[in-house]
Amino acid sequence: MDTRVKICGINTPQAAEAAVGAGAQYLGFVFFPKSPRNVTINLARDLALDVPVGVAKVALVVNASDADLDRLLGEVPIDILQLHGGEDLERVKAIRARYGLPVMKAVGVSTPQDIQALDAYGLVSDQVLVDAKAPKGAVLPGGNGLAFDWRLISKRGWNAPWMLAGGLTPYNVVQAIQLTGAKQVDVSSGVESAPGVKDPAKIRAFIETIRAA
Ligand SMILES: O=C(O)c1ccccc1N[C@@H]1O[C@H](COP(=O)(O)O)[C@@H](O)[C@H]1O
Repeated sequence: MDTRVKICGINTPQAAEAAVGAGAQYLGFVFFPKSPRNVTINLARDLALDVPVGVAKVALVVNASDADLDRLLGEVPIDILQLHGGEDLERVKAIRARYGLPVMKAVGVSTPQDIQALDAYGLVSDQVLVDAKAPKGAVLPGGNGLAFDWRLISKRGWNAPWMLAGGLTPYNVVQAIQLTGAKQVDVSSGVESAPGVKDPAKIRAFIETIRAA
C-alpha cells in the first residue's frame, strides 16, 4: 500500500528518526499543554530543523489564538497547521488567510450526524482529518487511542483530501485502510509504550505493516 503516513506527537529525536527512517510523510508536533505529547517551542524548533526536506512538519494546535500562532510560526518552521479544537468554519478560513499555510481541520466522528461536518470543513480546509469524537469530559480532544465505526465513512464521496485518525495501531491499520479507502493515516497513541512515550519499534511496525499489505 502506498498510503501516506503521519506520526503525531513527536517529542524526541529518536521518534523523529524512526518515523522518517521508516518512510513517514508527515511528522506532527503537539502544542497543547494538557497533552502528554506537548512540546515547547524550543524543543519543536530543534526537532523540526532536523526533519529532512520532503517530510511535512505539522503543528497540532487546539483553539489557538492569533498571538499563539504568531509566536509558534515565528519560531518553528512549520509546513501545515492541524486545527484540532472547536475552530468553526470562519476561524479556519481566517487562519488559512492570515498565515498562508495549508490547514488540516480535525473533525470528530461518532454518529452519522457528524458526517456532514466533513463536507463543510472540506470546503474551507486544504485537508480534513477524520478522527474519533472525544468522549464527553475528556481532557484531550484527540490522541485518546479511540477508534470510531469506520463504516460511517466507507464508500462516501469527498470534497477535499482527507486523512484517517483515531485509535489506529499496527494491528488494525490495514483493515481500517481497506474499509475506508483512506490514502493517508495518522497515529499517535497506537505507536507509544506509555502516554506521550513514542516507541520507535512500534512506529516502524506501523509503517512496515502498511507497506507490506
Ligand atoms: O495526541 C494528542 O495528545 C492530541 C492532543 C490534542 C488533540 C489531538 C491530539 N492528537 C491527535 O488525535 C488523533 C488521534 O490520536 P490517536 O492515534 O487516537 O492517539 C491524531 O490525529 C492525533 O494527531
